[in-house]
Amino acid sequence: MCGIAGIVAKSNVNQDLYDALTVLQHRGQDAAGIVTCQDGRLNQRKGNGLVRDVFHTRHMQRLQGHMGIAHVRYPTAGSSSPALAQPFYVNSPYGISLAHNGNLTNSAELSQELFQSDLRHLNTESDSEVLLNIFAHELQRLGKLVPSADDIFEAVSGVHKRCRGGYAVVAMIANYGVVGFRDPNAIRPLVYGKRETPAGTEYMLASESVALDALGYTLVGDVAPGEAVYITHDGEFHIRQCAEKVNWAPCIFEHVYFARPDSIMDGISVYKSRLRQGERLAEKVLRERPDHDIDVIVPIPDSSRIAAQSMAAVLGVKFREGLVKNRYIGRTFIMPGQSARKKSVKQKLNAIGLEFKGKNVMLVDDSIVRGTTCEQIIEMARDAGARKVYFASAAPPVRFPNVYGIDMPSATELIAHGRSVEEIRTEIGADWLLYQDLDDLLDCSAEGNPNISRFECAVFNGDYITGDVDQAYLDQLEADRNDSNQAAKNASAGDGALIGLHNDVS
Ligand SMILES: O=P(O)(O)OC[C@H]1O[C@H](OP(=O)(O)OP(=O)(O)O)[C@H](O)[C@@H]1O
Ligand SMILES: NC(=O)CC[C@H](N)C(=O)O
Ligand SMILES: [Mg+2]
Repeated sequence: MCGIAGIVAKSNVNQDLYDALTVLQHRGQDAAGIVTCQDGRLNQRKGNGLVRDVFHTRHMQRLQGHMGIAHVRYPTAGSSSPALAQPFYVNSPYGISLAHNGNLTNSAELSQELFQSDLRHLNTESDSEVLLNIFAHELQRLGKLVPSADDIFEAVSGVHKRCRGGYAVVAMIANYGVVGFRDPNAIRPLVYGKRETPAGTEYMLASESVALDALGYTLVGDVAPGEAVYITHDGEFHIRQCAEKVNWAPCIFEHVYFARPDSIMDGISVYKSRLRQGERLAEKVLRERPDHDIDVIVPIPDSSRIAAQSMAAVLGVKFREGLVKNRYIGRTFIMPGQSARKKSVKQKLNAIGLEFKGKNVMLVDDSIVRGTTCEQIIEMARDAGARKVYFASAAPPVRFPNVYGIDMPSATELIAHGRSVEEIRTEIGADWLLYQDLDDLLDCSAEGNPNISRFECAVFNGDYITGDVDQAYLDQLEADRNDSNQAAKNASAGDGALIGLHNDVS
């Protein structure tokens, strides 16, 4: 998952974009980038690392301009090389930079088309660079010296006709404005808001509403599936539906893990979804073991805290923060490579012995994906003297790869793939393993917005909503992006010496 933001304001946007990225940091820890536009010139800074490490004062001072876009990256295509950090830039037509959250499922075919028919050069293996070039080509085809809002929307329609997969995008057209759009299934999130100033109205697009809140923007709404928003550099606001067929089916995993709980996505409060997830888990406990002997419920920080609290409240069982999180360690799941993920669980979490000693402990996590976290935490709970260690997951078993922007490319790396719940329980060493049912999970989110009746949930049921994902695609994805392959790619990507074009590395 990546985080994106775009602002058209009445004064410099550098600090606001930086602040937006820090609020979206949980969506990507690998690389960060900002591009601003000042008098037709684009200023850019991007590189590997956390937001606070990529941008120093000297970079911020150079990022002048009243409009700009920004990105934090969690790779799902190519390597972690700084050359794949976003935003990407292409000079023709007009000078366009683009930041993308999601993953294209037809990126290989599009790369061929771009080379053979559109006569465009791709410099990396990034699907986002493909997306940028498709958008640029569709805009160039119109042959306008000065693009109108109609032209920009027509180019977005062209993108929808050619691209498949998940994409939430912000793009900036030098001199003209910022455009934001979402794929026809609205798999990846994108909201927009505004802020009134004495100089006029300012607009902002972001992956999550929490970024708008932090900057004092008022949430206006979600960009609808297939819809595009275009804000000209002088603050004219345009919005239009650009896809022929749409279906509002956002990714359910945002509500389970990715999004911050204080975000409202597609009209649904992530916080309330997680509260409901905990309630449903409690109901399942009561159905499966009405005479359960749980002494204490302990969340695995951070993402499971809310569900664990409501679960404990419904069960009338003590809720205790028995695991303390090191606040300086980021998210484990989105780290590249299994050895880094494994190491970070122990650096990140430590048990408070007295909450475990002699007790039957129910550990709660939002999800179990590779099993990295739960295996180590169960062991930690036993070492701390727990009598019995039970485990509940607020999401159902993750059995299928994700192809829309979450880096779960390899079925065989998923602990639940091809295993029954009982086999998983044995594998992770729990005395009892409880998974949320998929219908319950979906209800927890649907309750927040009755207009959304479908969610993208292929990781749980293998039903890929774009209809173009077959076994051959999944086999290729697994071959390209399994952990050992990625490690090799990242090793050969270099430490920053191999840098993309247009990158200010000083
Ligand atoms: O089964 P796994 O492969 O370990 O993946 C699942 C775990 O990873 C995530 O935590 P993470 O540390 O990334 O983030 P968090 O602090 O937001 O919980 C998630 O919340 C689970 O704890
Ligand atoms: N997680 C994402 O949204 C990734 C965006 C893009 N596919 C990349 O790898 O950079
Ligand atoms: Mg976690």
